[in-house]
Amino acid sequence: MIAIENTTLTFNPGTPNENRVFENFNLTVNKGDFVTIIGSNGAGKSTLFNLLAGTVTPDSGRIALNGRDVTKAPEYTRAKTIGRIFQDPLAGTASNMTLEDNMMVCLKKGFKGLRIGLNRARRQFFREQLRFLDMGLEDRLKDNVGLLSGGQRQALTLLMMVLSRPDLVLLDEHTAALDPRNAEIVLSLTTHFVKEYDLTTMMVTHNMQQAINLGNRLLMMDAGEVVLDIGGEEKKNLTVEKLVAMFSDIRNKKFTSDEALLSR
Ligand SMILES: Nc1ncnc2c1ncn2[C@@H]1O[C@H](COP(=O)(O)OP(=O)(O)OP(=O)(O)O)[C@@H](O)[C@H]1O
Repeated sequence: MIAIENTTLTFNPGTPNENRVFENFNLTVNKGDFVTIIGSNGAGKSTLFNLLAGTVTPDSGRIALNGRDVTKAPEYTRAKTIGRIFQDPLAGTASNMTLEDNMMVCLKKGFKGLRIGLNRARRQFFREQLRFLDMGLEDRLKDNVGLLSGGQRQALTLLMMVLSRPDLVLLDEHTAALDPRNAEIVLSLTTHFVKEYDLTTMMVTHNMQQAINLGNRLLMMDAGEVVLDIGGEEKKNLTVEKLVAMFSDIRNKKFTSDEALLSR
């Protein structure tokens, strides 16, 4: 379970640019939840992920992953149990390393410190995993990842993240930079892996329909607050129009996320 308790975060404190993004922020995510997150511009979605990943440290409050207090834990220690995928398809893999070496790095992470080597059986395992992506990558184990397309790289990043068996998956608009066909492929792989490996997942998207269709819980954020938290039957019956109207009712203002409104 993920718990963020009474957390406050201020950027540039004590300067003219002081910006309190979160004030006594609380959020609990249950094991196995697939939470989609939408929100207006500057709502704090990426900063929420940065707090969870340890990229930023809160002024006060507590962050716990599976019962462990990680509030002060540095990013590199949390990275062992958190899988994060960014919008940039080049960010999750090393261009100048082969597919098999990239995959090995993540497999080692999944074995949590045990010494394992790259042998015939592992190569066969990688081939089988890659075959599932249905992109012909199973025959390219020795190719440098820099030779792959953006869609192939993002699919590989996703697969590698799964190999590391993370306790928490953070998807930060991970299909936004892909063309529609590749975005669809990567999304469908995402839903497959989340279900197959029961991954606790949080996904930021600007595509409101996507946020409605995927996952078991939807959060809408605005100005550092969760203004809507919808699950179960209510989520199944949502529409983009209903969401936008609910937001306006609660906040007494128009929903402002240019990308979200354009992607309807
Ligand atoms: N490193 C930083 N230093 C100073 N301010 C920051 C930093 N990171 C984020 N902020 C500020 O925190 C607020 C929330 O930003 P954040 O990027 O989390 O929003 P978001 O919901 O992801 O927005 P968008 O949908 O526009 O990407 C904004 O006011 C932003 O300017």
